[in-house]
Amino acid sequence: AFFTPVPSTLPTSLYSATETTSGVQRNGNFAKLAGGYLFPEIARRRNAFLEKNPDANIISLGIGDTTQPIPPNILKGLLDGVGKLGAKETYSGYGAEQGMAPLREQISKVLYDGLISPDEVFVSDGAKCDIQRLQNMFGSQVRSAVQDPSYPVYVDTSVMMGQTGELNEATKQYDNISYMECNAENGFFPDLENSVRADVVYLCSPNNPTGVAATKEQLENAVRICKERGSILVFDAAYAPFIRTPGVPKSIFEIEGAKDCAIEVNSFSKYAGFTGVRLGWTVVPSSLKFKDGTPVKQDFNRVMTTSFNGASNIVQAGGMACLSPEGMKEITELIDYYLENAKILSDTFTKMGYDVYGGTDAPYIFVGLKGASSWDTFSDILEKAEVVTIPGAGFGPGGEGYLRLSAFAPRESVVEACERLKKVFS
Ligand SMILES: Cc1ncc(COP(=O)(O)O)c(CN[C@@H](CCC[C@H](N)C(=O)O)C(=O)O)c1O
Repeated sequence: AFFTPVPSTLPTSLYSATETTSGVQRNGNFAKLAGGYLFPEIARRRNAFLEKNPDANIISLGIGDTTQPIPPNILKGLLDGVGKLGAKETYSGYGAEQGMAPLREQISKVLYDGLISPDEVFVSDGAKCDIQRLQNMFGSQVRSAVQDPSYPVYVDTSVMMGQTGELNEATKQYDNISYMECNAENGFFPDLENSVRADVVYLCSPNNPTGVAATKEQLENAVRICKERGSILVFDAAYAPFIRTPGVPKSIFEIEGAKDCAIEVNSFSKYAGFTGVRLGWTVVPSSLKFKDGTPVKQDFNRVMTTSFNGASNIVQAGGMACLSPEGMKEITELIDYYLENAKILSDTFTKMGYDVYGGTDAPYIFVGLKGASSWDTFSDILEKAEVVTIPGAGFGPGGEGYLRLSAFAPRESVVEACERLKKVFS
């Protein structure tokens, strides 16, 4: 036998098992999580509406999921990756957990212009997945700081890792997380100088949900403060290729000194149509060290080699095609398509007299609701216009009073949604 069976003489009460439960103690951190993860909740409400109104013609401006097909050169890369598996000479099995060397080199060269080296690039199955892996590496004894509102994964994984106390029902904030306010008054970028010190600071730019991209000066300030405080900055650049405003940094490593305090997570999801294909990467600079002097890269490498078997070889072939000159051109065309959608949405709400943020360097616009509740507005729009959006409050208490609309729907759906919204709101 592979294991020593539990001696039948042991009292079953030791395991306090019953007919309907196991005898295993639940991880108490999961009990702290308030409700379900945001995006399945949005899908649940959409499906519940559809069940009640089976003839509804719902348009989704909610979950930021790409809708345009993968362009020919990138698709050919994926197909070539599949083809290679069919011949003995080109077949490959388990690859390096850090990613294929040619892809790590191309990411370093094409996307970072050599600012970081290939051995600092860890290829993965996506930015969301790497955020959890980074949390596994940081463990439970760190204090995290997040922008408020922000992509919910930073907070939820901090809770799951046991870094936090309970959710404060009054403030909707977890104890031991620093919520750094982002609002219209501060240009949706936190006042780090006056925020409580945290060990790990999560910044996302271009930002989800606000769609606002941080300026070089704001990021220089963030790097300076993190270095002074000995904090590690986790910079989520999943939307960087959407940046069109000159001078706005696409990577934190464009900032002097960032290699001594920052990690960058990134992804092919949003601009290569890879949300379902699954390909991302994380840059951990060799110079970044924990308090005891251990290179952070050493521990992240341990997480990757122990808990991940590498991104799919097929998908990594697709990644190589993305980074070819033809692939980069196709990506630019996809991004231009989505940014045009964002402009149509932004103009529509501006003409209706709303304050609109984001949308020029990101595929999200963030609409100020003039004091209206974001969940009520979400429900109102779903009921009256059959359009799915995402309430700002879903991204944290700081998002209350705002609504996020994503620009990923097909053009004709975006135009149709705007016509419906004009009827509902004007
Ligand atoms: C700031 C940021 N970082 C990472 C990701 C996910 O990247 P990945 O695809 O894992 O490489 C996202 C994707 N967010 C979208 C998709 C959400 C719904 C998806 N099921 C999810 O949970 O990520 C959204 O906010 O609508 C993001 O905004």
